[in-house]
Amino acid sequence: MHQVYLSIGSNIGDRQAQLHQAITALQADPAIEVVRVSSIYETAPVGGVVQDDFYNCAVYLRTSLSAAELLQRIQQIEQQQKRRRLIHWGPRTIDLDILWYDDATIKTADLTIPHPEMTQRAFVLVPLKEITVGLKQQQVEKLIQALPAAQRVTKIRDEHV
Ligand SMILES: Nc1ncnc2c1ncn2[C@@H]1O[C@H](COP(=O)(O)OP(=O)(O)OP(=O)(O)O)[C@@H](O)[C@H]1O
Ligand SMILES: Nc1nc2c(c(=O)[nH]1)N=C(CO)CN2
Repeated sequence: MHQVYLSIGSNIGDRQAQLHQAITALQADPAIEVVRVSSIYETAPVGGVVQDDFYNCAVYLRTSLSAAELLQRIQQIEQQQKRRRLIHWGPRTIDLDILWYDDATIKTADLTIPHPEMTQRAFVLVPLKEITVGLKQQQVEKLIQALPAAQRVTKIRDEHV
């Protein structure tokens, strides 16, 4: 079994329902065991596109899927939730990003792991800190302390599997 951390975000429609629907879809997959879900945070959009605030959370799961198979699965979930890619880093009903897959470093045309933007994103790191322990949590804490500027991240709801 592989140990995987995901970041999930939504800023279109009922954002909490969108996050919940994506997590439910992960739990429904027999090859995926969702072990821990962070609280939900309301977060200011990062990346320069003027858009509504996001809801973000982080998920720790175990899976027998390969990284490429997991990517396919999360893209199916995004399609089921009618994600439309119109503007890069623009609004989306749902977005699932693979942050870590075991301690692997992966670089293919479709997949880069660890996620290349995660170290710059409080909306990723703050939820991730909640669901990591030990050395991983210390690593995340250091990344949070090193973030360049204050990014608004406000806990709105505890969420635990
Ligand atoms: N670690 C990863 N997790 C998810 N998708 C990835 C990853 N690495 C590369 N990709 C690729 O990124 C492509 C674009 O993904 P997407 O449109 O969701 O980007 P984004 O979420 O808007 O931006 P960002 O990836 O910076 O958060 C996907 O089709 C996928 O092939
Ligand atoms: N607050 C916030 N900002 C973002 C997000 C996100 O999930 N939350 N996702 C992006 C592209 O993946 C770009 N900017």
